[in-house]
Amino acid sequence: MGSESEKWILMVTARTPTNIAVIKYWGKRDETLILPINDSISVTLDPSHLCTTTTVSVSPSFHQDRMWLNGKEISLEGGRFQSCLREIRGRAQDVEDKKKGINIKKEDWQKLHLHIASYNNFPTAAGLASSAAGLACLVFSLAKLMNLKEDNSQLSAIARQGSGSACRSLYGGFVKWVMGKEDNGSDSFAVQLADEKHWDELVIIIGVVSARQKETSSTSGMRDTVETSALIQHRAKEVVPKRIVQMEDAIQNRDFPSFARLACTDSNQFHAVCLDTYPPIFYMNDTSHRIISCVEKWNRAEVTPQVAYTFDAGPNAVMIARNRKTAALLLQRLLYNFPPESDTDVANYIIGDKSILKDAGIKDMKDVEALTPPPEVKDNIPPTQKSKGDVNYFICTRPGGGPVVLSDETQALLDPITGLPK
Ligand SMILES: Nc1ncnc2c1ncn2[C@@H]1O[C@H](COP(=O)(O)OP(=O)(O)OP(=O)(O)O)[C@@H](O)[C@H]1O
Ligand SMILES: C[C@@](O)(CCOP(=O)(O)OP(=O)(O)O)CC(=O)O
Repeated sequence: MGSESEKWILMVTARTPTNIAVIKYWGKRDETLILPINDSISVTLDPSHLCTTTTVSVSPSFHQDRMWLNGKEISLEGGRFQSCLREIRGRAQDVEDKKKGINIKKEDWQKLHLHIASYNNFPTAAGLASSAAGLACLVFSLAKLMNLKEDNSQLSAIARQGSGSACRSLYGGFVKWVMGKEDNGSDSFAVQLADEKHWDELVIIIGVVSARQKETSSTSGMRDTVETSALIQHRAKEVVPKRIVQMEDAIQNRDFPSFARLACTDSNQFHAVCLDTYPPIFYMNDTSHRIISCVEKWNRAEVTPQVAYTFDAGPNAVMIARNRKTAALLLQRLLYNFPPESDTDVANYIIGDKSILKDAGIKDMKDVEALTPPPEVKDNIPPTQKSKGDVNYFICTRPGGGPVVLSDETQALLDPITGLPK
C-alpha cells in the first residue's frame, strides 16, 4: 500500500440513472436489510436528462471517509451509507496501477479512507428518486474502484441496503426487483427484463409539480402503512403477484394498452394504501389529480390508451406516451391545461428532449396561448381557471441505459491532486 507520505490518489467516476416504478415497491419485511413485501418493476430513465455522477477516490493521505453532495459536505455516518461501505469493502480485491506505482492489497481497503463527490443533474429530494440514482451510483463507482468481481445483480443487493428503489438503477431499460424469500436478503436483487432498445418508441414526460419538500419520507410512510393498513396485505399477497406477471408480458410484447392499464392502476392502488394508512398519507395534490383526469379523459376518448401515468411518494406526475406522435399531442394538452406563468420562457418550461416541443409545433408563449381545447374537452376553459404556475416545469425524456464508468478524467468531480471537490 505504501507509506502515508505517498501522494498518489486513485479515482473512478461513474454515472447512474434514476428509475420510475410502474409496479410499486411499498412496504418492507426487514427494515435494516431493506427487504420488500412484494416484487416491483421499473423503467430506467435516460441519464442524459436525469442522472447522478459520482467520483470515488482513495489515497493514503486521506484521514477519514468524506462525502460531498452537490458541492456540500454531508455526513456518511448514517446506517445506510455505512451498510453499503461495509458490504463493498468486504468484497474489495487487489488493485494495481503500474503506471502510477499503486499496489493495493485487498486487506488494505479496510484501512484506507475514501473521498466521494456526487452531483445530481436534477433537484435532490424533490421526489425525482435522487436517492435511487445516488445510492446506485455510490455502490457502482466504489465497486469499480475496489475491483469487485460481483455482477450488477449482486451489486444491486448492496445498493438495496442504501435505498430499496436504488437496486433497480443498476440496469437500464425495464427492471424487476425480485423480493426474495431468504431472511438474509441474499435472493433479493434486481434483474433486467429488457434493455432500453427493446421498446424505444416510448416517450416519458415528467411534470414537476410545485410542492414543498414532502412531509412523509418513503421510509417512514411505508413503515406506517405496513403497521396500520389492512389493504396493504391484500395488495402484496393477491394483487401485485398477478400484476407482475401481466406487466412482464406487456413489456415483452410491447403491449401498450396493458402496460398503461397496469401502471395507472398500480399507481392508484399505491396512493389508495397511503390513504388507508392511519393517520393517512397524501402524496398527490390537486394538480396531480387534475393531470390524472386530463390523461384519463383523453385515454377514454381514444380507442386504446395513449398515455400511462404514475406517481411516486410526491405530487410529480410521470407520464409515459406510446410514441413520439402521442407525446407531442400530450404536450399540447399539458400546455393547454397547465400553461406557464406569462413571463416564462417556454424553453425553460419544457426541458430535456426539446425536440418533442418542436413536434408539438410550439416555439414560444404565443404558440401556447393559441392552443385550442383538445376535442375531448367540451368547453373552452376560461383563462382564469387554467392552472398557471401549478407545474414548475416538464422534463421530456425516454427509457435509458444503466450505469457507466466515465473514463474521461475531466469529468471527475474531485481534484486529482488534492482529492477535494473541484
Ligand atoms: N447523489 C447522491 N449520492 C448519495 N446519496 C444521495 C444522492 N442524492 C440523494 N442522496 C440521498 O438521498 C436523500 C434524498 O432522498 P429522498 O428519498 O428524500 O428523496 P428522493 O429520492 O429525491 O425522492 P423519492 O425517493 O421520494 O423519489 C438525500 O438526503 C441523500 O441522503
Ligand atoms: C414510492 C416508491 O418510489 C417508493 C420508493 O421507496 P424508497 O426506495 O425511497 O424507500 P427506502 O427503501 O426506505 O429507501 C415506489 C418505488 O420506487 O417502487
